[in-house]
Amino acid sequence: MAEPDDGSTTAALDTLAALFPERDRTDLASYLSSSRGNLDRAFRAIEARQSIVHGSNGPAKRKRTTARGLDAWLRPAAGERDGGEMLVLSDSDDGDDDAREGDHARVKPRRKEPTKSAFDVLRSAPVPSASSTTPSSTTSTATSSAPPAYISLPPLVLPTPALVAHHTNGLVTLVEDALPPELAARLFARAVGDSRGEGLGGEGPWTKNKWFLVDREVESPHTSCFFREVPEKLAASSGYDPAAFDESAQYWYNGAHRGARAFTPEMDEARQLVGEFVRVLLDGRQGRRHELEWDGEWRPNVAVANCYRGAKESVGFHSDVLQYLGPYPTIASLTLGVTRTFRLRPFLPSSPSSPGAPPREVRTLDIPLRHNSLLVMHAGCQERFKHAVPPVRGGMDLFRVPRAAMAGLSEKDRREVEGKGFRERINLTFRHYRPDYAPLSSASPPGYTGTPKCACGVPCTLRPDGRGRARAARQPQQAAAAADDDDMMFFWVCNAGAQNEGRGCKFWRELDVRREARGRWFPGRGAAAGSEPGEQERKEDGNMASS
Ligand SMILES: O=C(O)CCC(=O)C(=O)O
Ligand SMILES: [Fe+2]
Repeated sequence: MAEPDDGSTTAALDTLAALFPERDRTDLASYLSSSRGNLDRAFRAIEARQSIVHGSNGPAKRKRTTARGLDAWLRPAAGERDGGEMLVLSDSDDGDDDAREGDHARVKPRRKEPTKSAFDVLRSAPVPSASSTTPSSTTSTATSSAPPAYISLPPLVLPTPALVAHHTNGLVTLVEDALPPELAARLFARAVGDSRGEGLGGEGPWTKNKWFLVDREVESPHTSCFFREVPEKLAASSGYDPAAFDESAQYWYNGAHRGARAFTPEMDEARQLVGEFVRVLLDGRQGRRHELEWDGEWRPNVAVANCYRGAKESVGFHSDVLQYLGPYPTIASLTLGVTRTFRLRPFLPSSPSSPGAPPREVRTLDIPLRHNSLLVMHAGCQERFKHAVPPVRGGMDLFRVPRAAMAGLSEKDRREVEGKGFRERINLTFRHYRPDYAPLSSASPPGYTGTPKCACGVPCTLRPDGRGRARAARQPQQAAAAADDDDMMFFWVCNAGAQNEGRGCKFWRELDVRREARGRWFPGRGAAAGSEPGEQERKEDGNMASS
């Protein structure tokens, strides 16, 4: 019997198709279905060429607990536990792959079986050549006789907040039904209009990002636009000077002059709620803050808005530019409209963690993002993962504004959306531009160095040493461990090539927060909120002694 697909079936089928390319997909789907969606079991059945036996047990069920918006997180009802959803399996004694690991309540233990699983097979697969990019294969970044740097595991679909938190080790928080439904609907309808150039401000449509990859011009297969707080309205306590803020907002993408728009009234409403929520989340992470992270108040003073119109529009793997966000940023990403998959892939280590140690396991994580969900990428997410929104293969459901949201809409807004199926997904990624990573301006505090410029005379971009290459070169015995601890190195690098037909210089300099007067040493700290020196800073001081 066909089971409804929440995305995990497709992912499991893709894995089986990669493992058994000679088999028909319908055939594989039958194995998967008769294995109650259990990839491991389906794999063993196919491998043993078992015939399909339809069991009497029902498929695993996911049971949703109450919907949780930002408000519910901020003010949880008495007795409610955080975590949103819980996995509950049916009468089967098999957990599915998602449910097996971790602390999800009411998951029965899995029966141990000595036979080889799909994962065992993948682990023991022969090492392909260094150039291999085949998914689900063991990969080496050195010669084929060297131990592999990492093992690529099959993708995992994470449909619930609890699974997202668990499998990202707390680096990502997912909140469903985040905004009041009426605000989400209004924001969606206006943003779709805005993206088409039909906004009230009379500005043009959102556009595609363009940049050079080596010497070839490429463009992103979706449109975007940049929104920011009006510089003059920046609160004095933000520590940001309006001229520097304005300049950083003009060059938000790969050094290109793209201009910025002021937040629309409904974006402003949303960002107030998102800001309040993220600040509460950050307060709860006190023991986990990074030394180089912004320790003042997180204010979403800018947002990148993305529109994916239809199944083919997408964004490729990248991590967000740190130039004005600084290291270890927090980014809050709001989804409106069509459900799309947000894909996370860890930075691939350039070498094994230490000589003789087993290769690291690398797994792609797929998070389906529904209308009105908020995904918070915490400090460390940009440094450890790349992210993408892949194109949709096969059919894509249109989005209809939920009936519950209609009641709160104005007559005009209701006419815009009623009875309509939308192909758009709108994404707003709220970010905090830091005053201690702002461009230099005449109002910058004395001693502050601003954004370094390379030999081409262009402001540099800031990159993490995500693959641990620089660290491996410096401390070979520790190799790629940088991804696991707080000692990530950051570099200012030439960004000119992205806009200059690939012609850049070789500028490359390690970030040195003390010399550059950032963080603890930022002279404008008095103006910025959260400036009291504390434990965090004393630690930072000690750590920076060598720099
Ligand atoms: O659309 C999304 O969810 C991701 C957008 C994104 O990665 C970005 O704006 O940098
Ligand atoms: Fe991004």
